[in-house]
Amino acid sequence: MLRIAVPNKGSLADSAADMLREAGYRTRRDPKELVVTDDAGGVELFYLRPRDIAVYVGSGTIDCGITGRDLLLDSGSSAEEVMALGFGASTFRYAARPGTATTVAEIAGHRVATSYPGLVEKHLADHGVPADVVRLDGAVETAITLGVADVIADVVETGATLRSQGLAVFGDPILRSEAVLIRNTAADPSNGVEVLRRRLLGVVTARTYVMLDYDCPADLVDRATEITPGLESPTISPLHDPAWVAMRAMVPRTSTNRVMDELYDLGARAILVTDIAACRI
Ligand SMILES: Nc1ncnc2c1ncn2[C@@H]1O[C@H](COP(=O)(O)OP(=O)(O)OP(=O)(O)O)[C@@H](O)[C@H]1O
Ligand SMILES: O=P(O)(O)OC[C@H]1O[C@H](OP(=O)(O)OP(=O)(O)O)[C@H](O)[C@@H]1O
Ligand SMILES: [Mg+2]
Repeated sequence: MLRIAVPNKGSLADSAADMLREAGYRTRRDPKELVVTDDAGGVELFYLRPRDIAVYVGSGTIDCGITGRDLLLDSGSSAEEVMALGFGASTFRYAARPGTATTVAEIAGHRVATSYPGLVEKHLADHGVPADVVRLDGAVETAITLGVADVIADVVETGATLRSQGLAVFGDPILRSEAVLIRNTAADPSNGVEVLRRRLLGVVTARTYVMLDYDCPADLVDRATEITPGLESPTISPLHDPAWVAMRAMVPRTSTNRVMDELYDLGARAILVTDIAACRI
């Protein structure tokens, strides 16, 4: 049975549970449940702290898991990223009071507070910047106000927390993170992780694309195909009126309205959009 580590709380927990549920797995109903066995799905879910997930997966006691890319890299675990899951997006950045530093090089000699010391020490070393890293568990923005650090390195999503403390980001992002599926590199490939990957990819794709159906004048099929190439190629079906055909293609959700406008301008009509509930690509 495939052993999967799932975030038990924090920013990634709800979305990870939603995704596993959409992928057809049984998830916990009660937050007090720590392990859930899904016999039909052939998996055992272990609810763990997101920070610990890469450690368990790297050690091989658990085959794979869902965590943040930043947490994976911070842990130094040998677990590898299998795929990005399209939620929990954030950047990992340096920030300080305006006037403290504007580049990574200017961090030299300062104290940097973070709850991701592995990530930050490596980044500073890669850039040849000598600085003291102060390891804190959370609320690192306050470290500057309280005088234990001059610079922080932390997760930034909206930037509201930084602004509330009078801090501003500087330098390039250390990392762009999102939730990822990770696996133990030595795990037996026949243990079901490929089925999990395909199911999760199905959820990501179903969320990323919509299905577009429309009627198209038969002499405009080539031009319509350029607008909606689909994944392989659009489906074209005959209509009773030989001057028209029905066309069907998957379209990235974010370009739905632009594509509909282009098709309408071309002469397509009866343009319909539907959500994709699930898919295997
Ligand atoms: N606004 C956010 N705050 C914190 N982490 C976020 C945010 N948005 C996305 N994430 C991602 O969530 C993961 C951190 O989750 P984790 O549960 O460890 O911390 P948390 O959400 O801050 O929870 P807590 O601090 O309450 O334990 C990281 O991968 C991080 O990039
Ligand atoms: O850019 P924003 O949208 O403001 O989000 C980022 C903030 O949210 C998280 O803190 P959290 O609330 O989890 O508290 P913590 O620092 O104690 O973990 C994170 O550590 C940042 O402080
Ligand atoms: Mg937090």
